[in-house]
Amino acid sequence: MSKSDTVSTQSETIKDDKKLYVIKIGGNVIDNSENLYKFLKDFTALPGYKILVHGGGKVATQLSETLGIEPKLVDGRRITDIETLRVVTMVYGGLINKNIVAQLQRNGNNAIGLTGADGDFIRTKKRPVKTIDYGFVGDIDENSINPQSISNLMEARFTPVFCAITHDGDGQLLNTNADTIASAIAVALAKLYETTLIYCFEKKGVLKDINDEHSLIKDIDPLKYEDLKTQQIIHSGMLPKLDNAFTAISSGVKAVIIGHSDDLGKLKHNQPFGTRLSKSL
Ligand SMILES: Nc1ncnc2c1ncn2[C@@H]1O[C@H](COP(=O)(O)OP(=O)(O)O)[C@@H](O)[C@H]1O
Ligand SMILES: CC(=O)N[C@@H](CCC(=O)OP(=O)(O)O)C(=O)O
Repeated sequence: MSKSDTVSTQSETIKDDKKLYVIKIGGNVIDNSENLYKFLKDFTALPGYKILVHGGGKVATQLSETLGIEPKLVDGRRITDIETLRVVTMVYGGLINKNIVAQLQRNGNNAIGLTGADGDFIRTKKRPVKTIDYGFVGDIDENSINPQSISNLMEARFTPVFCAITHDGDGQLLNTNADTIASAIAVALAKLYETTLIYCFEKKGVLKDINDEHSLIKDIDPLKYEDLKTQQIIHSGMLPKLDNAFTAISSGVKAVIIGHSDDLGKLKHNQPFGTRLSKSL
């Protein structure tokens, strides 16, 4: 396709030179400074528009324990009482976000660190209490993200770095899973950019045997996903990650990859890595 060609999705028209990478970095990479700095260098070297999303669940759990606040997680989601909300705001919005931004600035990448409250970029709704009260946890819906405002920031040559803190528009900060934020940002921005979503973590991708890095599953479609779940090859944190990934691929995002943070550099050289999702094989 030539530079002037366009592809149409939904009601918008996307120029093919508007490629965007939305990249989420996992908690175990954030916790390892060597891996994190390598990843941030490779992230800086990637051409095109980029958005980085991070959580830092592992660091939040460690700090909670140090402060004598018992961490509670249900199906990978943190029960966020008022004390825990203070911890995650400090850890995600402060310590981790500002450290990542400073490293990116050192690399020559003009990063700007954000919670969802900054610029009203991500507005969520406090999760209703059903069988479990998750506390100050915010759920994203189809109106949570305004793609144009995030686009304006990128067109001004800033690289947005979002942490896992959002707000309800009524003065309340909320804790939102970072995998879900990455997927929702990718879906919203797919209206304006040809968008690829990449989940980087500490393994080669989705593995047949979690202890064998050579057992990479290169492609997964919804049918194979069901099969892998039944066989319990996929479990714990990988389940919500894949659910978010499939939501993205079926909502206008061009490609979704789940892979090792050390392999991000391969993207620049068009070398395949990790597990690639498809709507159907
Ligand atoms: N089949 C699988 N392949 C790879 N990882 C898996 C698999 N099944 C479960 N996992 C687990 O999922 C985890 C990734 O999910 P999570 O911890 O939520 O990611 P992140 O670090 O990005 O926040 C891995 O560390 C691994 O323990
Ligand atoms: C509501 C909820 O569970 N929020 C997550 C946000 C951080 C996150 O997603 O961090 P990782 O990417 O490191 O897992 C939490 O506090 O653990």
